[in-house]
Amino acid sequence: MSSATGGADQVREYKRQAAEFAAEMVQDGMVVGLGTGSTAVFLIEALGRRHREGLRFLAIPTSVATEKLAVSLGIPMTSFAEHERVDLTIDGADEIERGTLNLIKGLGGALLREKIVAAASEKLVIVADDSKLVDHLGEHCLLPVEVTPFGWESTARHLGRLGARISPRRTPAGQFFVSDGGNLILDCNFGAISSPAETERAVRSIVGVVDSGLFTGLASEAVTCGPEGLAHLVSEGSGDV
Ligand SMILES: O=C[C@H](O)[C@H](O)[C@H](O)COP(=O)(O)O
Repeated sequence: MSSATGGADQVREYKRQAAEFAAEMVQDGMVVGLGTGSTAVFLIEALGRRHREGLRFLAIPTSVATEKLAVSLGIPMTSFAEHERVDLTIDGADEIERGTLNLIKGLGGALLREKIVAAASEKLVIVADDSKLVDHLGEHCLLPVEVTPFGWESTARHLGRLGARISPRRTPAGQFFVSDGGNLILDCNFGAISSPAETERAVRSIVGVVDSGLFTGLASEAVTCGPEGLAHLVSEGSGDV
């Protein structure tokens, strides 16, 4: 096995451990938001096992891919037509700001549904390997912004005026990437973001922007895993565990 593969396997293992720890937070009778991405897959598999062992809960998925996997594992689904609030959402993230637990999400393109579910949740818990922890969002990762297909070039120019370099996301075949909501994603390079809430407000105020992958003030806890083992973090304002 090459060391690169060994490293990737190790990161997968960290993701699995973080997700399985968080899966234990689900209790009987809860409505649970199911996140999207490679870490969330471990969560959904763990919850599938817990459901088979008798845990009773209903799930709201944050993407078509998550819904397909959860249904295939027998997890019962519900929707916002039936439930106004979600008790607990567990989801991955691309970057997690140390202390605040502000996030960048959406590298997999699921940011809009993820944000709708997160905003309706009593509690949002993030699961990730600990390489996702950063001092400033945007240090390593581009900010995905979901925009309407109509007029996206104009929307991109407005985003550019906020100081970002913009690339429309494409599939490996060179087509525009289309989100589950039928929108386009513009990957925006803002560099390190000094005030995530301000940037989120400025980005969302542009006509044509549906939403951004900046999640500020939404996550209350994060479970991370790395060489030092598991860490259970609580956002500033709630105190450390
Ligand atoms: O659009 C994708 C989602 O925001 C994911 O939760 C995020 O990209 C993290 O994914 P992963 O667990 O695969 O790193």
